[in-house]
Amino acid sequence: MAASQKLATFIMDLGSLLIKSVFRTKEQQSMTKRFKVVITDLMTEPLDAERLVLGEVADVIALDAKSEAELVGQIEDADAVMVYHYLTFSKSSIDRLSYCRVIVRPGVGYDAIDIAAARERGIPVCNVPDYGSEEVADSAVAMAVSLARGTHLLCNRLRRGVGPWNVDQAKPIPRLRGRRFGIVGCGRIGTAAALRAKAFGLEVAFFDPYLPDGIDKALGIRRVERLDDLLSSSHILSVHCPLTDETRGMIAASEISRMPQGSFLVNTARGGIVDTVAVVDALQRGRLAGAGIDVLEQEPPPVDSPVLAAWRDPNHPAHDRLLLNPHTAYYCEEGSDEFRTKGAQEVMRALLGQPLRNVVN
Ligand SMILES: NC(=O)C1=CN([C@@H]2O[C@H](COP(=O)(O)OP(=O)(O)OC[C@H]3O[C@@H](n4cnc5c(N)ncnc54)[C@H](O)[C@@H]3O)[C@@H](O)[C@H]2O)C=CC1
Ligand SMILES: O=C(O)C(=O)CO
Repeated sequence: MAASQKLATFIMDLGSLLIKSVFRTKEQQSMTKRFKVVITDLMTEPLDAERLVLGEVADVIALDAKSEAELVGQIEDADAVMVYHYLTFSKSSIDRLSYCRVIVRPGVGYDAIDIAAARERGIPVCNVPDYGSEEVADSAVAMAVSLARGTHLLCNRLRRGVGPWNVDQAKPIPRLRGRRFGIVGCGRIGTAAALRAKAFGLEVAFFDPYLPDGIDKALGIRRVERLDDLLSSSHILSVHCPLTDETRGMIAASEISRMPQGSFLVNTARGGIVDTVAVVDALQRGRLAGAGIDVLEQEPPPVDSPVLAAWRDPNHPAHDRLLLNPHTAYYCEEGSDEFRTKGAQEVMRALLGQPLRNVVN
């Protein structure tokens, strides 16, 4: 080949190389840099799920922060942030993110994240809506049945050696079958709870203003148009709506006072929806016969929390009628792996510039 031809080929190759590097896909560009992903809370170190999904392209740092102040200096250069429900992720944290492509909440409820502030900054917030509806429904119905059948109460009574062996005639337990199980918010978890309650022979009704017509018929359950109608007719009320401006404080003293005397209340949704001080008060006065609480307004609760005091003190009138769990209704090993993996996969999509699956803002 003549020298001039060689030179022409060389120039053409160089040109095509230049064009290729300038017009690389976002995906190709992304693969050349190592990203920083910060898990803000809950984890002391990234688990296998995050490492498996993200390890090749990102350094995953787990902070286990107990307050937002601990995030200062740690998140500013993050390419993605994963926020669990133990931490509020407010505008002040969001405004510190300089490069962040996504905020992922590896779970259902994203009430602790200021999604409006993220929207203003153009940062998508994504949740994982589909990892554990059945476990939460299992936990809610298990609490309701345990309270209504007296299992919890009788177990405590026996442990303390109070009352007769066998039935205490002074404290009759009404039949469960045929009683009304009322659901506030009949989405994924509410529906799973409805199916379980039906299997116990309970008559199920729900209040959910946002569901289209026909769900009631498809599930063979009753729809009520007003929360009041559900409150006044439910022997067991189970809360399954998200915490929003509209639902904050939705079940307080006046709502509880409209429930039938001796009914049961279960909350596995969010603490901010139900006023737990009013619940303890209603248990004390016998208005409520039992309450199953998985979530509190503040988690972990302060040491002087009235609900903790009632639950700890065997002499407190509400003690035997209160089932308290540490926000674990969702938990099972498989589900944990699922929300971590799905959360990390959403982060990966953002890092690669691919379409996101569950943007909530
Ligand atoms: N304790 C735990 O471990 C867990 C708690 N949760 C909580 O459960 C909530 C529900 O989860 P999913 O059923 O998966 O959500 P979902 O989005 O499938 O269903 C929520 C339903 O609530 C309804 N809703 C909204 N506002 C309402 C209102 N003002 N009154 C009545 N209904 C209303 C919606 O229309 C929707 O049908 C989550 O937002 C989360 O806070 C979720 C997972 C685990
Ligand atoms: O997924 C949720 O919303 C939970 O509360 C558990 O993290």
